[in-house]
Amino acid sequence: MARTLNGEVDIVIPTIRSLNFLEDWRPFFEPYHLIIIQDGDPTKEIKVPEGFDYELYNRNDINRILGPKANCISFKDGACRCFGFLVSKKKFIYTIDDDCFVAKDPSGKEIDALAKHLENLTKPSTPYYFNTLYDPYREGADFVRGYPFSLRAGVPTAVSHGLWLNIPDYDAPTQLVKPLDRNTRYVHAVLTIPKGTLYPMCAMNLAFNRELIGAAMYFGIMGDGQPLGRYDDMWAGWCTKVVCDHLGYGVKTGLPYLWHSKASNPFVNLKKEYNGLFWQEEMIPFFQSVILPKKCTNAQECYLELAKQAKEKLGPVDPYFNNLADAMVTWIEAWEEFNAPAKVKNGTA
Ligand SMILES: O=c1ccn([C@@H]2O[C@H](COP(=O)(O)OP(=O)(O)O[C@H]3O[C@@H](CO)[C@H](O)[C@H]3O)[C@@H](O)[C@H]2O)c(=O)[nH]1
Ligand SMILES: [Mn+2]
Repeated sequence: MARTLNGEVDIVIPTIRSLNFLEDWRPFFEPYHLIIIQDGDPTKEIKVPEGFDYELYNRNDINRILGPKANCISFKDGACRCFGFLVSKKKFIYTIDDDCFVAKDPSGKEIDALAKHLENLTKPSTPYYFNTLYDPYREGADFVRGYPFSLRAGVPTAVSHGLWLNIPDYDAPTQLVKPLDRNTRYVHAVLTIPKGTLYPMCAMNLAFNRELIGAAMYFGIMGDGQPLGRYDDMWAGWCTKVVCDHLGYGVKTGLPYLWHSKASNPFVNLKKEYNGLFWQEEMIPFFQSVILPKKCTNAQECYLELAKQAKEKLGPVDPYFNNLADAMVTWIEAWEEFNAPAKVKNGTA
Protein backbone atom coordinates (compact mmCIF):
# COMPACT_ATOMS: atom_id res chain seq x y z
CA MET A 1 0.00 0.00 0.00
CA ALA A 2 2.60 2.57 1.10
CA ARG A 3 4.83 2.05 -1.92
CA THR A 4 2.01 2.75 -4.36
CA LEU A 5 1.14 6.05 -2.67
CA ASN A 6 4.59 7.59 -2.27
CA GLY A 7 3.93 10.28 -4.92
CA GLU A 8 0.91 11.37 -2.90
CA VAL A 9 2.46 11.79 0.55
CA ASP A 10 4.61 14.44 2.23
CA ILE A 11 6.16 13.93 5.66
CA VAL A 12 6.20 17.16 7.69
CA ILE A 13 8.66 17.55 10.60
CA PRO A 14 8.97 20.59 12.88
CA THR A 15 12.34 20.72 14.60
CA ILE A 16 14.38 22.60 17.17
CA ARG A 17 16.67 19.61 17.77
CA SER A 18 18.54 17.26 15.45
CA LEU A 19 17.23 15.12 12.65
CA ASN A 20 19.23 12.03 13.64
CA PHE A 21 15.97 10.25 14.39
CA LEU A 22 15.51 9.94 10.62
CA GLU A 23 18.18 7.20 10.57
CA ASP A 24 15.76 4.99 12.48
CA TRP A 25 13.01 5.65 9.93
CA ARG A 26 15.25 5.36 6.84
CA PRO A 27 13.74 2.14 5.43
CA PHE A 28 10.23 3.54 5.83
CA PHE A 29 10.68 7.24 4.95
CA GLU A 30 13.35 7.21 2.22
CA PRO A 31 10.82 6.70 -0.62
CA TYR A 32 8.91 9.82 0.48
CA HIS A 33 9.43 13.57 0.31
CA LEU A 34 10.13 15.39 3.61
CA ILE A 35 9.14 18.97 4.43
CA ILE A 36 11.25 20.11 7.37
CA ILE A 37 10.35 23.23 9.33
CA GLN A 38 13.36 24.44 11.26
CA ASP A 39 12.09 26.43 14.24
CA GLY A 40 14.10 28.87 16.38
CA ASP A 41 17.33 30.51 15.23
CA PRO A 42 17.33 30.52 11.41
CA THR A 43 21.12 30.99 11.24
CA LYS A 44 21.68 27.61 12.87
CA GLU A 45 22.63 25.01 10.28
CA ILE A 46 20.80 21.74 10.58
CA LYS A 47 21.96 18.54 8.99
CA VAL A 48 19.58 16.26 7.12
CA PRO A 49 20.96 12.72 6.92
CA GLU A 50 22.18 11.72 3.43
CA GLY A 51 19.79 10.15 0.98
CA PHE A 52 16.51 11.77 2.00
CA ASP A 53 14.52 13.83 -0.49
CA TYR A 54 13.56 17.03 1.32
CA GLU A 55 12.81 20.73 1.35
CA LEU A 56 13.78 22.77 4.40
CA TYR A 57 12.29 26.06 5.59
CA ASN A 58 13.49 28.28 8.41
CA ARG A 59 11.86 31.41 9.82
CA ASN A 60 13.47 33.68 7.23
CA ASP A 61 12.02 31.52 4.46
CA ILE A 62 8.56 31.60 6.03
CA ASN A 63 8.70 35.42 6.34
CA ARG A 64 9.95 35.79 2.76
CA ILE A 65 7.37 33.41 1.28
CA LEU A 66 4.32 34.60 3.21
CA GLY A 67 5.17 38.30 3.68
CA PRO A 68 2.68 39.92 6.07
CA LYS A 69 0.69 36.67 6.27
CA ALA A 70 3.68 35.04 8.02
CA ASN A 71 2.22 36.24 11.32
CA CYS A 72 -0.25 33.33 11.20
CA ILE A 73 2.66 30.85 11.49
CA SER A 74 3.89 30.34 15.06
CA PHE A 75 7.50 30.80 16.12
CA LYS A 76 9.17 28.78 18.90
CA ASP A 77 6.39 26.22 19.09
CA GLY A 78 5.80 22.94 17.25
CA ALA A 79 2.76 24.71 15.72
CA CYS A 80 5.15 25.98 13.02
CA ARG A 81 4.64 22.58 11.35
CA CYS A 82 1.46 23.79 9.66
CA PHE A 83 3.58 25.85 7.27
CA GLY A 84 4.53 22.48 5.78
CA PHE A 85 0.85 21.58 5.35
CA LEU A 86 0.37 24.86 3.48
CA VAL A 87 3.20 24.47 0.96
CA SER A 88 2.67 20.76 0.32
CA LYS A 89 0.99 19.79 -2.92
CA LYS A 90 0.26 16.21 -1.90
CA LYS A 91 -2.97 14.46 -1.05
CA PHE A 92 -1.76 13.00 2.25
CA ILE A 93 0.38 14.44 5.05
CA TYR A 94 2.15 12.49 7.75
CA THR A 95 3.56 14.64 10.54
CA ILE A 96 5.93 13.35 13.20
CA ASP A 97 8.07 14.88 15.97
CA ASP A 98 11.88 14.69 15.95
CA ASP A 99 12.02 12.66 19.19
CA CYS A 100 9.95 9.76 17.86
CA PHE A 101 11.37 6.43 16.80
CA VAL A 102 10.18 3.15 15.27
CA ALA A 103 8.20 1.07 17.77
CA LYS A 104 7.86 -2.71 17.79
CA ASP A 105 4.60 -4.63 17.91
CA PRO A 106 4.15 -7.34 20.57
CA SER A 107 5.70 -9.93 18.22
CA GLY A 108 8.88 -7.82 18.05
CA LYS A 109 8.29 -6.64 14.46
CA GLU A 110 9.12 -3.02 13.61
CA ILE A 111 5.98 -1.00 12.88
CA ASP A 112 5.79 0.86 9.57
CA ALA A 113 3.67 3.68 11.04
CA LEU A 114 3.23 5.53 7.77
CA ALA A 115 1.96 2.45 5.92
CA LYS A 116 -0.63 1.88 8.65
CA HIS A 117 -1.76 5.51 8.53
CA LEU A 118 -2.19 5.25 4.77
CA GLU A 119 -4.24 2.11 5.25
CA ASN A 120 -6.41 3.95 7.81
CA LEU A 121 -6.83 6.92 5.49
CA THR A 122 -7.68 4.92 2.40
CA LYS A 123 -10.29 2.76 4.14
CA PRO A 124 -13.65 4.24 5.23
CA SER A 125 -14.68 5.34 8.71
CA THR A 126 -17.88 4.62 10.62
CA PRO A 127 -18.78 7.74 12.68
CA TYR A 128 -22.55 7.17 12.82
CA TYR A 129 -22.79 3.76 14.50
CA PHE A 130 -20.19 1.97 16.59
CA ASN A 131 -18.88 -1.44 15.54
CA THR A 132 -18.07 -3.45 18.67
CA LEU A 133 -15.35 -5.35 16.80
CA TYR A 134 -13.76 -1.95 16.11
CA ASP A 135 -12.45 -1.48 12.56
CA PRO A 136 -14.82 -3.54 10.36
CA TYR A 137 -12.54 -3.13 7.31
CA ARG A 138 -9.59 -4.87 8.98
CA GLU A 139 -8.68 -8.28 7.61
CA GLY A 140 -10.39 -10.90 9.74
CA ALA A 141 -13.10 -8.50 11.00
CA ASP A 142 -16.47 -7.33 9.74
CA PHE A 143 -19.62 -5.51 10.85
CA VAL A 144 -21.28 -7.29 13.74
CA ARG A 145 -24.88 -8.47 13.91
CA GLY A 146 -27.25 -5.51 14.28
CA TYR A 147 -25.07 -3.14 12.26
CA PRO A 148 -27.33 -1.36 9.74
CA PHE A 149 -26.57 -2.37 6.17
CA SER A 150 -27.28 1.18 5.02
CA LEU A 151 -24.21 2.40 6.96
CA ARG A 152 -21.74 -0.32 6.01
CA ALA A 153 -20.19 1.64 3.15
CA GLY A 154 -18.85 4.10 5.74
CA VAL A 155 -17.58 7.60 4.93
CA PRO A 156 -14.22 8.93 3.65
CA THR A 157 -11.53 9.09 6.31
CA ALA A 158 -9.91 12.50 6.76
CA VAL A 159 -7.69 12.00 9.84
CA SER A 160 -5.65 9.09 11.25
CA HIS A 161 -4.42 9.73 14.78
CA GLY A 162 -1.67 7.33 15.88
CA LEU A 163 -0.47 6.64 19.43
CA TRP A 164 2.81 6.40 21.33
CA LEU A 165 4.65 3.85 23.40
CA ASN A 166 7.03 4.94 26.16
CA ILE A 167 6.48 8.67 26.95
CA PRO A 168 2.75 9.42 26.89
CA ASP A 169 1.32 12.75 25.71
CA TYR A 170 0.53 14.16 29.16
CA ASP A 171 -0.09 17.77 30.12
CA ALA A 172 2.41 19.42 32.47
CA PRO A 173 0.52 18.84 35.76
CA THR A 174 0.14 15.12 34.99
CA GLN A 175 3.82 14.94 33.92
CA LEU A 176 4.77 16.57 37.22
CA VAL A 177 2.88 14.16 39.44
CA LYS A 178 3.68 11.03 37.39
CA PRO A 179 7.19 11.60 36.04
CA LEU A 180 7.91 7.88 35.76
CA ASP A 181 4.78 6.89 33.89
CA ARG A 182 5.52 5.00 30.68
CA ASN A 183 2.99 3.64 28.24
CA THR A 184 3.78 -0.02 27.68
CA ARG A 185 0.30 -1.07 26.64
CA TYR A 186 -0.08 -1.96 22.97
CA VAL A 187 -3.78 -2.04 22.08
CA HIS A 188 -4.30 -3.68 18.72
CA ALA A 189 -7.23 -1.51 17.59
CA VAL A 190 -8.29 1.30 15.31
CA LEU A 191 -11.53 3.10 16.18
CA THR A 192 -13.59 5.71 14.42
CA ILE A 193 -14.29 8.54 16.85
CA PRO A 194 -18.10 8.87 16.83
CA LYS A 195 -19.80 11.90 15.30
CA GLY A 196 -20.34 14.57 17.97
CA THR A 197 -17.43 13.42 20.15
CA LEU A 198 -14.32 15.54 20.55
CA TYR A 199 -10.86 14.15 21.36
CA PRO A 200 -7.42 15.51 22.31
CA MET A 201 -5.50 15.29 19.05
CA CYS A 202 -1.72 14.99 19.38
CA ALA A 203 0.48 15.88 16.39
CA MET A 204 3.31 13.56 17.34
CA ASN A 205 2.08 10.75 15.04
CA LEU A 206 -0.64 12.14 12.84
CA ALA A 207 -1.75 11.72 9.23
CA PHE A 208 -4.53 13.37 7.27
CA ASN A 209 -6.04 13.78 3.85
CA ARG A 210 -4.96 17.28 2.90
CA GLU A 211 -7.51 17.56 0.10
CA LEU A 212 -10.42 16.84 2.44
CA ILE A 213 -9.40 18.62 5.63
CA GLY A 214 -6.06 20.43 5.11
CA ALA A 215 -7.60 23.91 5.24
CA ALA A 216 -8.85 23.25 8.77
CA MET A 217 -5.59 21.67 9.99
CA TYR A 218 -4.24 24.98 11.25
CA PHE A 219 -2.17 24.95 14.45
CA GLY A 220 -2.97 28.49 15.58
CA ILE A 221 -0.72 31.20 16.99
CA MET A 222 1.27 29.73 19.85
CA GLY A 223 4.69 30.17 21.45
CA ASP A 224 6.76 33.32 20.98
CA GLY A 225 4.78 36.47 21.79
CA GLN A 226 1.59 34.53 22.60
CA PRO A 227 -0.02 33.76 25.97
CA LEU A 228 -0.38 30.08 24.98
CA GLY A 229 1.73 27.16 23.83
CA ARG A 230 1.28 23.39 23.36
CA TYR A 231 -2.42 23.79 22.49
CA ASP A 232 -1.58 23.86 18.78
CA ASP A 233 -2.60 20.30 18.03
CA MET A 234 -5.54 20.43 20.47
CA TRP A 235 -6.96 23.47 18.68
CA ALA A 236 -6.48 21.86 15.25
CA GLY A 237 -8.02 18.63 16.56
CA TRP A 238 -11.16 20.32 17.83
CA CYS A 239 -11.52 22.39 14.65
CA THR A 240 -10.98 19.45 12.29
CA LYS A 241 -13.34 17.19 14.25
CA VAL A 242 -16.28 19.59 14.07
CA VAL A 243 -15.55 20.23 10.38
CA CYS A 244 -15.32 16.47 9.66
CA ASP A 245 -18.60 15.90 11.52
CA HIS A 246 -20.26 18.62 9.46
CA LEU A 247 -18.87 17.47 6.10
CA GLY A 248 -19.40 13.75 6.73
CA TYR A 249 -15.76 12.65 7.04
CA GLY A 250 -14.29 10.24 9.55
CA VAL A 251 -11.54 10.52 12.17
CA LYS A 252 -9.76 7.38 13.41
CA THR A 253 -7.54 6.83 16.42
CA GLY A 254 -5.46 3.88 17.62
CA LEU A 255 -2.84 2.06 15.55
CA PRO A 256 -0.11 2.77 14.54
CA TYR A 257 2.19 3.25 17.51
CA LEU A 258 5.59 4.86 17.49
CA TRP A 259 8.19 5.22 20.24
CA HIS A 260 8.26 8.66 21.90
CA SER A 261 11.67 8.94 23.49
CA LYS A 262 11.97 12.33 25.09
CA ALA A 263 9.86 13.85 27.82
CA SER A 264 9.75 17.62 27.36
CA ASN A 265 10.43 19.62 30.53
CA PRO A 266 7.22 19.72 32.63
CA PHE A 267 8.08 23.06 34.27
CA VAL A 268 8.66 24.70 30.90
CA ASN A 269 5.50 23.03 29.62
CA LEU A 270 3.49 24.30 32.58
CA LYS A 271 4.47 27.87 31.72
CA LYS A 272 3.44 27.34 28.09
CA GLU A 273 0.18 25.57 28.92
CA TYR A 274 -0.88 27.53 31.97
CA ASN A 275 -3.62 29.63 30.37
CA GLY A 276 -4.78 26.71 28.28
CA LEU A 277 -5.51 24.63 31.37
CA PHE A 278 -8.17 27.20 32.30
CA TRP A 279 -9.24 28.12 28.80
CA GLN A 280 -9.83 24.52 27.75
CA GLU A 281 -12.86 24.52 30.05
CA GLU A 282 -14.30 27.24 27.78
CA MET A 283 -12.85 26.07 24.46
CA ILE A 284 -14.24 22.53 24.63
CA PRO A 285 -17.85 23.56 25.42
CA PHE A 286 -17.55 26.07 22.57
CA PHE A 287 -16.61 23.31 20.11
CA GLN A 288 -19.25 21.00 21.58
CA SER A 289 -21.94 23.54 20.77
CA VAL A 290 -20.71 24.79 17.38
CA ILE A 291 -23.26 24.43 14.59
CA LEU A 292 -21.95 24.99 11.08
CA PRO A 293 -24.54 26.17 8.54
CA LYS A 294 -25.52 23.94 5.60
CA LYS A 295 -24.15 26.47 3.14
CA CYS A 296 -20.59 25.58 4.31
CA THR A 297 -19.72 22.75 1.95
CA ASN A 298 -15.92 22.51 2.13
CA ALA A 299 -13.19 22.80 4.76
CA GLN A 300 -12.32 26.43 3.87
CA GLU A 301 -15.91 27.65 4.20
CA CYS A 302 -16.38 25.74 7.46
CA TYR A 303 -13.15 27.13 8.83
CA LEU A 304 -14.04 30.76 8.13
CA GLU A 305 -17.37 30.23 9.85
CA LEU A 306 -15.55 28.65 12.79
CA ALA A 307 -13.25 31.69 13.00
CA LYS A 308 -16.30 33.96 13.12
CA GLN A 309 -17.97 31.92 15.88
CA ALA A 310 -14.71 31.59 17.85
CA LYS A 311 -14.33 35.38 17.86
CA GLU A 312 -17.92 35.86 19.04
CA LYS A 313 -17.93 33.18 21.73
CA LEU A 314 -14.30 32.97 22.91
CA GLY A 315 -13.28 36.61 22.35
CA PRO A 316 -14.98 37.57 25.66
CA VAL A 317 -12.89 34.90 27.47
CA ASP A 318 -9.62 36.62 26.50
CA PRO A 319 -8.50 39.03 23.75
CA TYR A 320 -6.09 36.27 22.62
CA PHE A 321 -9.01 34.54 20.92
CA ASN A 322 -9.74 37.62 18.79
CA ASN A 323 -6.15 37.45 17.53
CA LEU A 324 -6.42 33.71 17.02
CA ALA A 325 -9.64 34.14 15.03
CA ASP A 326 -7.94 36.80 12.85
CA ALA A 327 -5.00 34.44 12.32
CA MET A 328 -7.45 31.70 11.26
CA VAL A 329 -8.74 34.01 8.54
CA THR A 330 -5.19 34.88 7.44
CA TRP A 331 -4.42 31.15 7.29
CA ILE A 332 -7.35 30.60 4.91
CA GLU A 333 -6.20 33.50 2.74
CA ALA A 334 -2.76 31.92 2.56
CA TRP A 335 -4.28 28.47 1.97
CA GLU A 336 -6.29 29.80 -0.98
CA GLU A 337 -3.21 31.48 -2.42
CA PHE A 338 -1.17 28.27 -2.23
CA ASN A 339 -3.95 25.91 -3.18
CA ALA A 340 -5.67 27.82 -5.97
CA PRO A 341 -7.00 25.47 -8.65
CA ALA A 342 -4.62 25.37 -11.64
CA LYS A 343 -5.44 28.14 -14.15
CA VAL A 344 -6.83 26.87 -17.46
CA LYS A 345 -5.24 28.38 -20.56
CA ASN A 346 -6.49 27.44 -24.03
CA GLY A 347 -8.36 24.52 -22.56
CA THR A 348 -5.28 22.98 -20.87
CA ALA A 349 -4.45 23.25 -17.19
O1 LIG B 1 9.66 25.62 20.10
C1 LIG B 1 9.54 24.49 19.59
C2 LIG B 1 9.38 23.34 20.37
C3 LIG B 1 9.27 22.12 19.75
N1 LIG B 1 9.35 22.02 18.40
C4 LIG B 1 9.27 20.71 17.75
O2 LIG B 1 7.96 20.22 17.95
C5 LIG B 1 7.96 18.82 18.17
C6 LIG B 1 7.34 18.50 19.54
O3 LIG B 1 8.11 19.05 20.55
P1 LIG B 1 8.47 18.28 21.92
O4 LIG B 1 8.94 16.91 21.63
O5 LIG B 1 9.36 19.15 22.71
O6 LIG B 1 7.09 18.29 22.67
P2 LIG B 1 6.24 17.15 23.37
O7 LIG B 1 5.71 17.76 24.60
O8 LIG B 1 6.96 15.88 23.50
O9 LIG B 1 5.20 16.95 22.22
C7 LIG B 1 3.82 17.16 22.27
O10 LIG B 1 3.51 18.52 22.42
C8 LIG B 1 2.74 18.88 21.29
C9 LIG B 1 2.30 20.23 21.26
O11 LIG B 1 3.24 21.20 20.78
C10 LIG B 1 3.32 18.12 20.20
O12 LIG B 1 2.70 18.06 18.98
C11 LIG B 1 3.19 16.85 20.93
O13 LIG B 1 3.75 15.85 20.22
C12 LIG B 1 9.43 18.37 18.07
O14 LIG B 1 9.67 17.91 16.75
C13 LIG B 1 10.20 19.67 18.34
O15 LIG B 1 11.49 19.71 17.76
C14 LIG B 1 9.50 23.14 17.61
O16 LIG B 1 9.56 23.06 16.38
N2 LIG B 1 9.58 24.36 18.23
MN1 LIG C 1 8.36 14.96 22.33
